[in-house]
Amino acid sequence: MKIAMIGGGGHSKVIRELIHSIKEGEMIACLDDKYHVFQKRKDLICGPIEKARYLIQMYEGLKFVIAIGHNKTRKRIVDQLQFPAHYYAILKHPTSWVSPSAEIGYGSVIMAHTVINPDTKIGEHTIINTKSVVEHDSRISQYVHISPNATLTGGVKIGEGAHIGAGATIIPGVKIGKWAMIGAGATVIHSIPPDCTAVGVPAKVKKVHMKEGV
Ligand SMILES: CC(=O)SCCNC(=O)CCNC(=O)[C@H](O)C(C)(C)COP(=O)(O)OP(=O)(O)OC[C@H]1O[C@@H](n2cnc3c(N)ncnc32)[C@H](O)[C@@H]1OP(=O)(O)O
Repeated sequence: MKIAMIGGGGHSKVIRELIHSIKEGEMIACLDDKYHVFQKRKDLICGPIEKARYLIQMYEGLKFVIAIGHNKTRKRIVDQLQFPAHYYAILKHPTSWVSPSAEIGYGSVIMAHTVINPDTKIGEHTIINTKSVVEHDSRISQYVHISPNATLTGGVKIGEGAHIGAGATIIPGVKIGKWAMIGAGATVIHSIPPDCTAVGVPAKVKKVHMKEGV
């Protein structure tokens, strides 16, 4: 599978190694607006994001992945490109465990040493980051980021664009609102409303976001 990565920052380094770890994965391009010229550098094509359509003409069956950790930026690029959902790859690291009954949306990435248990649903363009756990019957929407070592216990619901900080724990049945930010190390024992930041043990709302988010 030929893959073009969009985004050339820190998160993209991990995605690049993930692509290399997949037997059928072949990374052919990295698009980022920091590249002003469309050119071949060593074994990789680099160029601005606007060249994505041109790449599709060059490589039949090419898949994309948005390799950017910031949820609103991933959404902005997906909205801008207007590609059909199946143009995006679903990437799973070979050391991850994904239940056969779990559903994963296009554009989502499942990093090393994660566990995704039965009857979970994960939306599009979501990141399940290193060593995190998504327990049975959980529902994770699109553009979510589950940071390294976070634990979602059974039947948890995560709204669109929410970011669960590193090492956070969410107890069974709790709901996290759209575009909420859960601080690193938080323990969430009550549902959290949309568009706010919640921190601590137990997690409490610390900030309510303005329209443009954090
Ligand atoms: C591979 C990767 O890197 S993936 C990315 C993983 N990223 C993360 O896990 C990031 C998690 N981010 C955090 O925890 C951040 O501290 C946030 C988002 C919760 C808050 O950030 P900001 O909005 O900038 O808030 P700020 O730093 O101003 O802190 C606001 C208050 O919350 C407190 N606070 C911030 N983070 C936490 C936290 N994780 N736990 C407890 N309290 C916290 C601060 O002490 C401060 O308290 P005060 O008002 O009493 O002084």
